Amino acid sequence: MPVRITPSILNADFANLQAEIERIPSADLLHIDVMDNHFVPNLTIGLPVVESLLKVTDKPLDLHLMIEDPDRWAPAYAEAGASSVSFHVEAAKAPVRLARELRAQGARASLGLKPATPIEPYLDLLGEFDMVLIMTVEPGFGGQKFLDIMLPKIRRTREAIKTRGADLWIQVDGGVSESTIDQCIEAGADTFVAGSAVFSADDPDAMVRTLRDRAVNFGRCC
Ligand SMILES: O=C(CO)[C@H](O)[C@H](O)COP(=O)(O)O
Repeated sequence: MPVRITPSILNADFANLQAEIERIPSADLLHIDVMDNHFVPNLTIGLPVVESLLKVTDKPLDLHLMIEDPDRWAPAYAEAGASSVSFHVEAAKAPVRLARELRAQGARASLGLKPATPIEPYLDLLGEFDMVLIMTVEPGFGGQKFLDIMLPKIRRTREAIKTRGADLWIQVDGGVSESTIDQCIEAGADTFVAGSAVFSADDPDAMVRTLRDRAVNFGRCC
């Protein structure tokens, strides 16, 4: 199973984002956390910064919208050139319509779930999406402890994808590090967001490679 490491810039130096991104050439995608201080109790960046980032990197941008009213705002990120757009099912009014709109714009559509939100009500909608983002911390802040009680949800999502013969990535977001990535891949995740683990490392790019090697090797052996 191919694995992808998507460093979150939430823990990067926001005054020097271009330089921060250039420190992680091994990243598969760049994970951009958009927070509106309504859906989550934190405020980060929005469309103008994303548009600026798109001008200074060739890496695919993996947008994670932790905002109210994604039905209104998500298409603007796809239009700007985001490679994937995750929106939260807890906030979307018409998730299927929005996923179709994002796909029609050429972006991968991704369904985000907070820790307390079960996957079961959405299993029949999986064909409308390219990725499921399973939060393994309460959304809002980097540097939190990985919630291992989310592992069964990852497992059930992988089983449902297999049963349906669907082709979706499963992204885990929150507390992913050298000590938690094995559990995530064992449960069936293939796409890993890592913020503080990468940006607090002395060598962020080496950490990206370490995380990928761990995931690849664990996937091979176990
Ligand atoms: O979505 C997020 C928080 O809401 C972040 O992407 C996530 O927490 C990454 O940071 P860390 O790896 O430090 O947990």
